[in-house]
Amino acid sequence: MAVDLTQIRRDLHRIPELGYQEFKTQAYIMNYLSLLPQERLQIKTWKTGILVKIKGTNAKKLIGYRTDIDGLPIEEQTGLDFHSEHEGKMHACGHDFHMTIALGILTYFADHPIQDDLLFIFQPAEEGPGGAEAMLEEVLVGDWKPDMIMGLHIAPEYPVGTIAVKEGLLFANTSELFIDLRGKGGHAAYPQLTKDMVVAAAHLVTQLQTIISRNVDPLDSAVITIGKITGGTVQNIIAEQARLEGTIRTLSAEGMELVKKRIENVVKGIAVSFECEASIDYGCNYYQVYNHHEPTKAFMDFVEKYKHANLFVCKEAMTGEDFGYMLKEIPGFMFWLGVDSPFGLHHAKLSPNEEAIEVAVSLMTDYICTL
Ligand SMILES: CC(=O)N[C@@H](CCC[C@H](N)C(=O)O)C(=O)O
Repeated sequence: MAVDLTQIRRDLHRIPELGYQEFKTQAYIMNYLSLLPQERLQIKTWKTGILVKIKGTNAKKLIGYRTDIDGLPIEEQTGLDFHSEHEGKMHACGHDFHMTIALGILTYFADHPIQDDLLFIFQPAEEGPGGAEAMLEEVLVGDWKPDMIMGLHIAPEYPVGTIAVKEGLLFANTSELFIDLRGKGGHAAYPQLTKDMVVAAAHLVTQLQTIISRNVDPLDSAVITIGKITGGTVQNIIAEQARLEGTIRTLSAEGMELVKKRIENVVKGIAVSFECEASIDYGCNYYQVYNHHEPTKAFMDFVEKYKHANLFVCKEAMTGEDFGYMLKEIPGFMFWLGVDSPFGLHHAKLSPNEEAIEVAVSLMTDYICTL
């Protein structure tokens, strides 16, 4: 079936939706699937996600391919003709590309079945609160559990044609971080009668960064990012409450434990020194993305010889991906796909080069044919 992948990407780009609200996205994909030859397809939905099995000619195994489908709470500033129609939401992490590529590969194999069965997983809520772990427990079971699994993530920093990958750790362990401070508000002119949570929050942000510089082994790595601070009501009232929202990244589970323990102690210290109440919520946590030796090596060997792509052996990154939960249970790998955008992931002006879609679809269909 001839298919216009650029059009699909643009259609999906227009309708970004947050985790577990991907209703239009799900409907769009379901409609697309209904246009494909149905003889070999088995389709089921899970929440806002979709699973599509393509029956092979004489299956010995089930080969899995996963894409995420959610967008981010960002107001788009690309100025593109096909910009987001959803105010305050954007596909700023490339999931529109990821879905389009998955549909491109799926379409090929719906027309040209191979010996083995294929499973395409359209997973909700990667940006949060996470969909991979729940999908694994609830739907990727029995004869829906793949024997191997693959996935990709766009990489704005690499040129189109680059496939960046490594064996072992690719993405970090992550945990969201929400800290609430509650003190005593009051008149801006009478600080002595209050417990000012803006001042407490300012100290807390600075102290949190000392965990990275003073507690984490300098030869290890970790990140604490506070991406959002809110607090107070108006300029001349001392703030009764403040909230810090952020994320923690570590290269190991032990590193995550250490950082969290230190955060808890630092927060307790702030509560004592600023005479306030403080609470911590870790939101969602993602397990590291760890590429299995054998399938990753086989893929790297393939890419190295592939005419239309360039292999780049990259370092691990502090990004997170709940695909890590799938790789914890199923052998496989994730790789970075070069899309050459001057603006990076999670940026309101991210604009990946659409030529990368065809690169990925050709590479992955050719690769899957070798499995
Ligand atoms: C690839 C990517 O950018 N993934 C996200 C995953 C976010 C997980 C969670 N919401 C958190 O912030 O910890 C990332 O920010 O790395």
